Amino acid sequence: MLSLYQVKKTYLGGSRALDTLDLSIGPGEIVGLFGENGAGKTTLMKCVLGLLRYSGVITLDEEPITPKNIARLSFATCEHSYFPALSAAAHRDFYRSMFPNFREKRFAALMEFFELPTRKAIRGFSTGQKNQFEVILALSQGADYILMDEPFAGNDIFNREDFYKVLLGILEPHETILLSTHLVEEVQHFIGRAVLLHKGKVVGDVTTSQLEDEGRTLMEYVKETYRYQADRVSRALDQLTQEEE
Ligand SMILES: Nc1ncnc2c1ncn2[C@@H]1O[C@H](COP(=O)(O)OP(=O)(O)OP(=O)(O)O)[C@@H](O)[C@H]1O
Repeated sequence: MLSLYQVKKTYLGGSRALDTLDLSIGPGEIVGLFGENGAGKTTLMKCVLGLLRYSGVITLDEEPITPKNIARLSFATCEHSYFPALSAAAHRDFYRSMFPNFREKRFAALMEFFELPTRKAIRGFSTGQKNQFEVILALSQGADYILMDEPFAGNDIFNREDFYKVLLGILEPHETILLSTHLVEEVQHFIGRAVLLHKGKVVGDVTTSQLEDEGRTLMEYVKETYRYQADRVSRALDQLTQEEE
């Protein structure tokens, strides 16, 4: 169980990114993390990984996250964490030596699925291929809590949809995914739970089976939770044109 209790993060300069946030994610859950730009999704993940200082408590199976258990977490980030000058094969060798649970077969299968070259330096990959490789590493590390922050920015729709299907097929029951994305509709059949952030707080938390029982789509839930105003664009346009007159 990954647990965050009363987590607060304020960046230098006064911006409050996480505000007394409580969240627990159990083994085997596939959780979508949603929220507007600046809601705190990336900050939450970076606090979990110990990449940022925060106040409050974050634990993994009730233990603090330290170098002893950090390998149970992996991170696929659009900021990228691979070594640009190294090839995929060199990464595989490095990960194999660093992570005792490295999933060699999964690495090879995903490399094949995305048709990525093994011997080429990653810096020579396209943007989409770099993202794919980032995700492959996070899934192959042997972690049981896999954090993904907008992993497919720049990937085409076919690659993304196929990937979610493959992922559902390969994940083992204890593997947990926390996936931050703006592509609500695209991931609704992949996730089992949706957590909605707003200004650093959890403002919505629902399982997809709850939504099914209520006959609501994930998008409807998201819009209701954020009290989405469908006429927002037209009102903004009205205001702008009035200003010009
Ligand atoms: N390095 C930083 N220094 C100062 N403020 C920051 C920094 N990184 C993020 N912030 C601020 O913290 C808040 C949360 O940002 P964060 O990147 O976590 O949001 P997000 O939900 O991931 O957004 P997006 O969907 O745009 O990626 C925002 O107000 C942002 O401006």
